[in-house]
Amino acid sequence: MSQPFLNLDRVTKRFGGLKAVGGDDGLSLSVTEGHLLGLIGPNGAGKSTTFNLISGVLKPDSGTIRLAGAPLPATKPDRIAAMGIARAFQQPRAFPSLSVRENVMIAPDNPGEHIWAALTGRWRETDRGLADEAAALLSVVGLADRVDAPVSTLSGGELRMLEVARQLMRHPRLLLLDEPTAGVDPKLQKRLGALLGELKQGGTTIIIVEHNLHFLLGIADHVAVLVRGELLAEGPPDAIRRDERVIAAYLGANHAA
Ligand SMILES: Nc1ncnc2c1ncn2[C@@H]1O[C@H](COP(=O)(O)OP(=O)(O)OP(=O)(O)O)[C@@H](O)[C@H]1O
Repeated sequence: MSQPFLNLDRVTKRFGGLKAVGGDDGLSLSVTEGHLLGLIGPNGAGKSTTFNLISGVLKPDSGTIRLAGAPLPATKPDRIAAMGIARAFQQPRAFPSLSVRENVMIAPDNPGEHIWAALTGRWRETDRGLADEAAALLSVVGLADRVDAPVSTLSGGELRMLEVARQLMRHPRLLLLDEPTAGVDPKLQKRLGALLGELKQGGTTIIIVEHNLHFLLGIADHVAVLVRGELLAEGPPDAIRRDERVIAAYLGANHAA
């Protein structure tokens, strides 16, 4: 059996004494390389906090998070990003006046010179490879016909797909997706599902927080159910669908599953 690529070992996080992640023993969770983990649970379950801990926005009160065996440096988002972890936010941090393609070209950890080039319109001939890669990624996420459009003209669903393309431009080893299907039409959702399958085949590890259970349970290898910061259940999608505790605590209210 392959070793876990990402491992949370007895991780806890509290806000003002209130437990957000991890019970008495902390939250322990693993993801295998090239697998897709679905993180689900009711509002306030601790899903976003877990993402914030993995991406280094928050520091665990206790416990360790490891990537390929190496402990992640807490509250060092830039260093964690450089280790190959990319997070696609619900609201992309895009430049509205730049084109869709340029926003992908200046993906977060590209050198500042690319941002300068985009803002002044002075891309160099040598940036062509970057432009071609951005266009290819945009085609993959279903935005081929929006490549040269200003970002301000995109719909909410298209913005989500742009954010996915922006993060993929960084060739992450671990991709965190925060509710990627919200506001995305069924055609683009289908494309996203196929893309995630291809990324996994290429070895990318993916964690998705998603309320759209029909989508998530169709693509996940493994599902973890959080309730009040604790792991209620984990397992393959079929086992999660049938788990009486999960149905009572969460799925009962989500008939889409
Ligand atoms: N910065 C913060 N300060 C104080 N409390 C917080 C903070 N962030 C989260 N919490 C609390 O931690 C708990 C877990 O919140 P979190 O946002 O992680 O849940 P979630 O599962 O992502 O919920 P949702 O599905 O609504 O996004 C909640 O009780 C929330 O109110």
